[in-house]
Amino acid sequence: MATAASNAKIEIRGIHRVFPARNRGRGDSPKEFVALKDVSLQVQKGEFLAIVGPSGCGKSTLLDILAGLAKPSSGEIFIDGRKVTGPALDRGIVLQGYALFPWRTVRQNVEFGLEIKKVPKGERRAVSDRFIGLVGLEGFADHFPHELSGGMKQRVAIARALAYDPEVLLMDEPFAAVDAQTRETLQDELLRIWEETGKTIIFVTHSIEEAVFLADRVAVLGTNPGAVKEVVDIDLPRPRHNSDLRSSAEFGWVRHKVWELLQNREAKVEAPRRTLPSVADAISSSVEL
Ligand SMILES: Nc1ncnc2c1ncn2[C@@H]1O[C@H](COP(=O)(O)OP(=O)(O)OP(=O)(O)O)[C@@H](O)[C@H]1O
Repeated sequence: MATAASNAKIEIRGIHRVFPARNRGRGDSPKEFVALKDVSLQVQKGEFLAIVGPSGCGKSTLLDILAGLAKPSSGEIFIDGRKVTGPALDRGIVLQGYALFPWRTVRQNVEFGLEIKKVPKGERRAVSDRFIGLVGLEGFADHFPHELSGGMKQRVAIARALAYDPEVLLMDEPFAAVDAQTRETLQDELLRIWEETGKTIIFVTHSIEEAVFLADRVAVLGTNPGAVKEVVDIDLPRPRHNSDLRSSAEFGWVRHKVWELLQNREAKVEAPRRTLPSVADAISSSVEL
């Protein structure tokens, strides 16, 4: 039986994912489309890894495989040395578009995983109170999803994923559908929760700024086939939430470096800290992919 090669919390080893090509059999067109090619990454316990890359480079496919919702064509993933073979409660998943149960209240949504784990009712209530509070939704426990704003629904999804205490959180563009101000608030809250709970987080985003603000490391994926181009260490100070880090020159440089990698330019690893990027480049690097 395959075993993990490291003691990383998450070990992604040589993941390939191919899909049948749509135009299969016509002329010389290839029969297969390679969505992910030889993707290997290790994530340490308590680490925050962000994944960025152009549309179609396989970010969601990789997250689905990590979640156990899809299988790789080859390669393996280990969590705590155990091979991932399907979905499990050791991983909390926050996907795009909320995916709350519309017939359940906020509290019932948050308690869902606890019900599956057969946690007694009184205990469930205490846990849901804690996480509803943690995401700032006190007073909304008995509301249904249709009575909430997009940002509030997203907070419920985060509380639901956290409530059953998974050690790993997998988040796919969780803040994509909210306005810019709410997004910054949710980023701050996620960092606060992460520091409080010590989870290991893999976070997919189109926003370079979001990735740099949140993560310890940013994995930059290239496309066609989807593969890891480089993993960038984000050596910016913490705690970052409720700070003015986003407007610092240091932050601008790191963001610019990731942007250059995505533009297929060689990253300036030793960027001079006191010189700012050109206005055009700085604006480009803040744009979503
Ligand atoms: N079930 C499928 N069948 C065929 N092709 C698929 C399937 N799922 C994904 N793909 C293809 O695999 C590639 C990667 O898709 P994926 O959704 O993982 O990309 P992504 O990086 O998450 O994109 P985006 O940033 O736009 O969400 C795309 O070219 C997509 O068309």
